[in-house]
Amino acid sequence: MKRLAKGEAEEGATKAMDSPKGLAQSSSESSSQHELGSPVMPEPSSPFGHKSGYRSHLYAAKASDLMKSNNLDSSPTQTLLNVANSVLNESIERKNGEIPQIQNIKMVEKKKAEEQDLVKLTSEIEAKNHTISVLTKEKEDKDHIISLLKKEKELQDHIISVLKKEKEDKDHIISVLKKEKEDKDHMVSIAAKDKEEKEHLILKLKQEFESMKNSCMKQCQESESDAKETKLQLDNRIKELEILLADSRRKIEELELYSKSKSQTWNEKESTFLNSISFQQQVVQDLRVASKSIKQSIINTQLKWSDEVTGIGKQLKVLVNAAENYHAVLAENKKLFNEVQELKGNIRVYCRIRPFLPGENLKATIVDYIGDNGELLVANPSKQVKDKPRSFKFNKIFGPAASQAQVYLDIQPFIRSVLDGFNVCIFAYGQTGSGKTYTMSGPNPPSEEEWGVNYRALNDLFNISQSRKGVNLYEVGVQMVEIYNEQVRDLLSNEASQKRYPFMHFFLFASLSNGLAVPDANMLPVKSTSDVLELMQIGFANRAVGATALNSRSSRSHSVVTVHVRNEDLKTGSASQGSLHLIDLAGSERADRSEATGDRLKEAQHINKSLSALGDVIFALSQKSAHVPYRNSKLTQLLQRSLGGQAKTLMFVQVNPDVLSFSESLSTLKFAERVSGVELGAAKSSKEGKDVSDLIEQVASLKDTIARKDDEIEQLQQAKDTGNQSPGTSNGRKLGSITLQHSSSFPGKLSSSGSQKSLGGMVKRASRVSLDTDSYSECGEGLSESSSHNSLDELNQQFDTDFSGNGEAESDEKIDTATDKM
Ligand SMILES: Nc1ncnc2c1ncn2[C@@H]1O[C@H](COP(=O)(O)OP(=O)(O)OP(=O)(O)O)[C@@H](O)[C@H]1O
Repeated sequence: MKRLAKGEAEEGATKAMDSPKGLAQSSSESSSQHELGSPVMPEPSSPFGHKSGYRSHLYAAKASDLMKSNNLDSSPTQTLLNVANSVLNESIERKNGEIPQIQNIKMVEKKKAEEQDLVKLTSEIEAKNHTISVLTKEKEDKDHIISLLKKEKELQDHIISVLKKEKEDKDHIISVLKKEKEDKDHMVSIAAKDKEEKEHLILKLKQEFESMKNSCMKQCQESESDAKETKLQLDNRIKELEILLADSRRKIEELELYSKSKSQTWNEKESTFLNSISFQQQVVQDLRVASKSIKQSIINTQLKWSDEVTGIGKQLKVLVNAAENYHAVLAENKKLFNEVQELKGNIRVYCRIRPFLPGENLKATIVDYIGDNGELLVANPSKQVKDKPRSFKFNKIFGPAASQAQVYLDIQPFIRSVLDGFNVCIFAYGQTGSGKTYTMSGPNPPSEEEWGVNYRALNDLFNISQSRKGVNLYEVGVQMVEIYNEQVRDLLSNEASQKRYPFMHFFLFASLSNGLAVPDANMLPVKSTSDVLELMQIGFANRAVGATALNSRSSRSHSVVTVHVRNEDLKTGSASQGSLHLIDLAGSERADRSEATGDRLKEAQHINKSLSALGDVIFALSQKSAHVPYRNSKLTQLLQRSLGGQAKTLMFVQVNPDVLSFSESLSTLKFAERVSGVELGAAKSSKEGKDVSDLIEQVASLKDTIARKDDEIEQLQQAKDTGNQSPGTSNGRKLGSITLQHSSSFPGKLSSSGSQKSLGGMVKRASRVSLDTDSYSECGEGLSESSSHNSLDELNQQFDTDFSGNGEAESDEKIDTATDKM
């Protein structure tokens, strides 16, 4: 072994010397030996370096040491290789330096021997390598076994943990079982206790049972004795009952006998009943026959009656036809009557009864009856002994329920005749608060539904003029004046109306201004209903209004809205002019009832005076007097054309139905009755041919000028008599007082050719209006206290002096008497 190791080392060293590959191999082996943990040896440097000699010596020494120690088997491969190398190097060095050329053959042989040693060494090394690889594999196997063991250990750990858990579960189950056992023990103890109690109870029950048994026995004995007693009693009772049974059997026999006799009687009665039923059936049959005959006779009678009814129906139809004819005839009569009136020129009187206002006594109405044909019955309901109702007849009566539209419908033809050149005058007359303003204008401000005659009339005129646009040319102008304290005032003279209607427009209507009743008042053109509404609002705002005890917003003046319509026929060139006066008179009132004092009293006196003058004129007209006193008041002067001319005049007589106003209402109605009798003569249209109207226009213009001159002279005369005129105001407003046109100068016809002349006249008039401004209060000064009481009553009294009385009572009735005699 020693030798083999020595030989191998030598062989290895030789091999390494022969082939560098062998060296490399041995170096790689040495590195692998490093890895196996062999002692690290200093790596030899190149065998040809300067240190190599020294190292060769070292290795040779080491190799000899190794060989000497005979420990080659246990030396590592690297060491062996190193040793071999060193030996080789040493031998080479030796050979290079010391051995001469001659000894080369020996050296080669030696070298061969060394190579063989090296081969041996190499095979040893391979064998060692093989051993190492086997060992490595073994080690891997061991590692694998170790890992398997580890796994097994883990498995065992897991099994141990599972077993531990199982053990815990078992412990838990054991504890639960223990608890259960405890519980059971407890239950057993309870059951034992219960058992004891029950045993005790059973004992007790047994005792009770014993006692019960004893008592039952006792009771049984008692019951037996009772039963015996009862049995005895029952036996006795049975005996008694048997006796009773025998008795009842006997009685049954008796009853049977009795019932037999009774049934015999019933049978007899039944036969009698059946007899009577058959008799009654007979009677019923007789009755049926009789009813049939009665029915027949009824049917006959019905037929007869229906024949009679149809006969009556026919007669009724005839009557209805007759009635219809009668109504037609009546309407025809009415129409004829109207025509006659138109021909005669009677003033039409329409009576309107105001509805009760809130706060008035609804039951105490003075109106007894309103007929279809204008009949009206009034009576005083407050009198103890009722008078015979006083009857009146007018052209038309509008009851309290009549609407504004219904009222207008009846006067529409009247108003439309203005477009054909007629002059129409509509005035409302009546006591304060009787509804004059409501009828003429409506409430303030009015809704379209409540429009009074003024608005509806103008609206209607516009509508018609629009519909006749291509055929006729219409110009419409409006004047609004009021007569306040006997002064005529222009209601459209203030700034607002002037601004809205500049003077230039006014010239277009110059042709209308001739022959005006109030030529000084502004006449403003209107082209639409909205113009009219605006103007009216201005006018009404300027009107004198004040509160009295009888009406919270009483008109203190007579208002006159005049609508002038000039119509030119576009085909023929003929022209006509119509005018419509819409007059809302101030309310007639008794000074005592209105409780007026101071200014109000003065206003009332003037109102009553002018109404009295109106009465005078009506009276004169009804009497067909030669002289009619138009000039007694501004009102009559203004109405002169309508009352005395060829105008169509209509008066609304307004009545307050309240019993408190009975006397005033009665005198109003009497006055209206008189008015309805006034004949004015047939109304005439102003329609004329063009030439004629031109001439008439010129004449009218001249007459107008003369009349104005007369007026001026008269005014100057008056001014001279009364001294300087003093300015006055009313309700804090300043309005122009203006003069009225004398009636004689009114021509009633105009033509456009006259416009140039009248233009100058108008400008003059306009300046005169400004001169006379604020002079309206003069009239009041001339009135004496006595003359200021010249109310409607006094007017009636005046009539009374001319006509004999009819025996009515004093005071209130005095008025009635006077009016009756008018
Ligand atoms: N037909 C009517 N329907 C409803 N209310 C009416 C009617 N007539 C009058 N009235 C109401 O009665 C009140 C008095 O009416 P209005 O002022 O018209 O009387 P008047 O006769 O003009 O009075 P005055 O002469 O004092 O001015 C008003 O409140 C008015 O609205």
